[in-house]
Amino acid sequence: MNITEKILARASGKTSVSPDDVVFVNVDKVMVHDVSGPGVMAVFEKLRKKGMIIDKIWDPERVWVAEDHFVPAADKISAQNIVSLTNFTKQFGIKKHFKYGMGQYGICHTLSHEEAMVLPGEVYVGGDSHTNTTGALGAFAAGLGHTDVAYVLLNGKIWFKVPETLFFKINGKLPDHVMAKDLILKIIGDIGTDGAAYKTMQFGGTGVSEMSVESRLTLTNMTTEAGAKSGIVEPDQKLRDYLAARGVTKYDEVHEDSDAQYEKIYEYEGSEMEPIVAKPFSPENTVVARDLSSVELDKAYIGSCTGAKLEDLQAAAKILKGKTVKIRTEILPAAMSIFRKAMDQGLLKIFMDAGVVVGPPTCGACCGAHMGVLAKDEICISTTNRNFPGRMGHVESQTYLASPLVAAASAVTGKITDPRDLK
Ligand SMILES: CC(C)[C@H](C(=O)O)[C@@H](O)C(=O)O
Ligand code: SF4
Repeated sequence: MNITEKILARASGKTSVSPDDVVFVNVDKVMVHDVSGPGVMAVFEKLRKKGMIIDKIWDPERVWVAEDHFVPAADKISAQNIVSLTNFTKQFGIKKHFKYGMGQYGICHTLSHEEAMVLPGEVYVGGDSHTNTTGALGAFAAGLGHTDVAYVLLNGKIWFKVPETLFFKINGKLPDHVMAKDLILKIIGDIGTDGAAYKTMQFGGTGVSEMSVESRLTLTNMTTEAGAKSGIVEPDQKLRDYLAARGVTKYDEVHEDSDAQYEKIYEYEGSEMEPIVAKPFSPENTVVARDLSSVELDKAYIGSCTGAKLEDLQAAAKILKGKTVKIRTEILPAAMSIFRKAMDQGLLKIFMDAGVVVGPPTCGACCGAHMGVLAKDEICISTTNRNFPGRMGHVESQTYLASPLVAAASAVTGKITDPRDLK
């Protein structure tokens, strides 16, 4: 069995499972946020109207809540949603509620690794499509809809069809001007946005073992954009060190068998990778950044669960040091812990000296919610993960997806720029 099959077998109490088997698994952790939380509450209300008594959930210790999409409250509705969410966690005794404006809050998928909310070998589900991100910690991590999350909250279990696994073998280290973002955009460009529909995308090879945990998280985050059920990387010493730095050393790692099977193996030569950009209006619409050097921009956005981890900010700072941005540029660290490290490392000063606006951790403009959404015809380069029509604002705005290096270099020139071409 491969790692995904082994985790699902263990969680369903079976000695072995195969792709397409339907298993009923015990869930280890569940997450809801300020959009999916109210959605799940609405499901509970519906069930109550049908006469069901819901006065407790399965295990409040295994549930955690993040306020991230509409914080700081964007309008009256989102302000009310935060209040409802707080009542919800109080009612059910959920203690791990990361509140905006209090302590280590941040984007849910960033908290999952920064605060070590999920551990290797676990089955983790969340009310958000990018829950896949956390598979980089060697867990089975998948997003669910409101009804399924409600079911898990009440029963602690859920069914899955065991996915087929596509294995992406990366040979050799990525060059300095290339980031994990370029690699995953290249992969999505190759297989398409339905290329991994209901499958697991597993990443391995020397290119991945050489990669930081944060880079691996960028790969798994965007498996959602290829339609994948989950994304995963096998645990190794780098992951153990990452978790130990967060005070966690006890967990039950799962490793695959030496004769693990995959539906298909794709190979990429890491050293041959180039900066890649996805043009509007799909993450699969990829070209090399240099082919877009005539595209004039209105805005650069460095934020989101995909593109505002510490190393993303460090990459942006490497480019922006001593430079001035030519277009509106925002940098929103993905969590408070990262914001603090960026401050301690002097990155915020570099950004502000370059004329960048630094904002609080939030999903913000990534999903067109607030905090700098785009006007009609505006063109943005963004480190986020989606660029569908209207994703970051007006339905006739345009988003180009790129790595933090490309986004920062483009902020300096005002045009899409390969970091190698920045003078
Ligand atoms: C709002 C939320 C449910 C949504 C998701 O599920 O992914 C958002 O995070 C996104 O990235 O589009
Ligand atoms: S940052 Fe963007 S992609 Fe990530 S959870 Fe928030 S809205 Fe979704």
